Amino acid sequence: MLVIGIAGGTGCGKTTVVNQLLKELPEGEVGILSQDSYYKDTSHLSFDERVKINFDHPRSIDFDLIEEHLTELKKGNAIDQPVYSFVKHNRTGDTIHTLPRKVMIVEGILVLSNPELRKMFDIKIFVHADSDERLIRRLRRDITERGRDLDEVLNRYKTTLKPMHSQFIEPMKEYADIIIPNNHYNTVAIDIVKTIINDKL
Ligand SMILES: Nc1ncnc2c1ncn2[C@@H]1O[C@H](COP(=O)(O)OP(=O)(O)O)[C@@H](O)[C@H]1O
Ligand SMILES: O=c1ccn([C@@H]2O[C@H](COP(=O)(O)O)[C@@H](O)[C@H]2O)c(=O)[nH]1
Repeated sequence: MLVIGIAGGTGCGKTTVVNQLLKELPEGEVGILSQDSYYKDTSHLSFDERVKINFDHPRSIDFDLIEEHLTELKKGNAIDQPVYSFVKHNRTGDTIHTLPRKVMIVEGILVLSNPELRKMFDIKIFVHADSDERLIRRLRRDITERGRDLDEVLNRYKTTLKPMHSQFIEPMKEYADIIIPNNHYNTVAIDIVKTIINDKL
């Protein structure tokens, strides 16, 4: 199994890059683990308490469960990936049955920040977009898809997203094998990564 870690700040285009790769690679050969599925269970907290969580700090992620699931997949066993609701800020209780594939992509803002998980990646990719571009994308997406309003996104950006990005995400570029510039749609970079994956299939 080839394991690829894809990190980068919120709104840089990780999900878009992964979807482009999925579209162009042979069906059934590539599987995805999304870091978003592994936000810690917050059922013991009220909604008002959950809103106050710093979701951009590594402690908000259940890295042990990601590693456990990736280890099982590497052994050839299927896993049940939790489904997360950004509207409720909690796991929904549903799961996605995820089968082992020749290529497994692990995608999320902080997937390169955890040393043990990082060691499990054969290829490490960092998707870069400038912070103003990412903020614009995040505003659009969170308002249309995640039920947020302008003030909420801007306030979260200032208090947590920006400082956490500088502390835990941007420095991870140092570990990347490939950095994809993604201020604009980058079909050349997608083609290069696709070729590398196809070579290993
Ligand atoms: N290169 C790009 N140019 C313009 N918009 C983009 C680009 N890549 C992604 N987007 C848009 O930005 C938003 C965030 O992209 P997404 O892939 O969800 O980012 P991430 O998973 O890194 O948070 C989405 O609405 C997506 O359509
Ligand atoms: O309950 C939650 C959990 C996370 N977030 C925000 O999501 C982004 C990470 O997702 P991307 O798709 O990579 O943007 C992170 O910056 C968290 O702030 C949330 O809003 N609510």
